[in-house]
Amino acid sequence: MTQGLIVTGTDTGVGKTVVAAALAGALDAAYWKPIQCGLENGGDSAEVRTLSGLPAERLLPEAYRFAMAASPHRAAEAEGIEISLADLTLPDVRGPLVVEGAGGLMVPLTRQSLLIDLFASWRLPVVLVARTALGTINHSLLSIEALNGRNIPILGVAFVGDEVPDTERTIVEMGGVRRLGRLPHIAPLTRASLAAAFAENFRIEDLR
Ligand SMILES: Nc1ncnc2c1ncn2[C@@H]1O[C@H](COP(=O)(O)OP(=O)(O)OP(=O)(O)O)[C@@H](O)[C@H]1O
Ligand SMILES: C[C@H](N)[C@H](N)CCCCCC(=O)O
Ligand SMILES: [Mg+2]
Repeated sequence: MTQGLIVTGTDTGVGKTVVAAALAGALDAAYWKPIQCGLENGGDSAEVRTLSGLPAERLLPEAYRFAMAASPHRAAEAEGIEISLADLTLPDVRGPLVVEGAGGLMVPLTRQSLLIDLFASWRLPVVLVARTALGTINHSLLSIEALNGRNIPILGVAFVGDEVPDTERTIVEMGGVRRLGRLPHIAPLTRASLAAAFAENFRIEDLR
C-alpha cells in the first residue's frame, strides 16, 4: 500500500478535494490540507469530512489557514505572515495519508518558493487531477512535464468531467502516465454518490 500520496491538480477548482475525499474514503486514510486559503465554506478539510465520512481525528489540522481565497504567498502576506517551509513537514500518521495541495503545481508559497518544490522534498507519489474539458491537454502535459522535471513520481491522472475519450488518450499517451479513472459530474454530490462513482470508475489496486 502506498503509505502516502499527494493529490494535486492542473489548476484550482478542478476537483482535487472531491477526488481526495473519494480516495481517502476508499483507502480509509487520513487527510491533510497543509495550506488552506479561503475559509468561506469551512475549507477543504470540512468538505472531505462530509464527502468521505472519515472520523474527525483522521482530518489532520492544517499547518496554515488563511482567510483570503488567493495564492498561498498572497493570502499569507495579507495576514502579515510568511509561510515557513520548516513548518510543512509531513505528519507522522499510522496508515495511509492523502495530502491535498492548493491550486496547481507552480503556486508560490512565498516569493521565493513553489508548492511543487515542497512536494519534491516530501518524495510522495502524486495523483494529478485533470478536467476533461477543452484546455486540459495543455494544462495536463505542462503539469506532467514539471513533475517529471523534479523526479516526482506520478501515480496517474484522475480525470473529472464528461467523457472525452480522445482528450484522455492524448494526455495519457503523450504524457506517459497511467489513467486512474474518471469521475463524471455527480449530482447530487454526497458521500454515497461519490463513493459509488469512485468504486465504479477507479480500481483501488492502482492506488496501492
Ligand atoms: N465530480 C464532480 N461532480 C460534481 N461536482 C464536482 C465534481 N468534482 C468537483 N466538483 C465541484 O467543483 C467545485 C471545485 O471542486 P474542488 O473543490 O474539488 O476543486 P479543488 O481542485 O479542490 O479546488 P482548490 O484549488 O480550491 O482546492 C466544487 O464545488 C466541487 O463540489
Ligand atoms: C483559493 C483557491 N481556492 C486555492 N486554495 C488557491 C489557488 C491558488 C492559485 C494561484 C494561481 O495559480 O494563480
Ligand atoms: Mg480543494
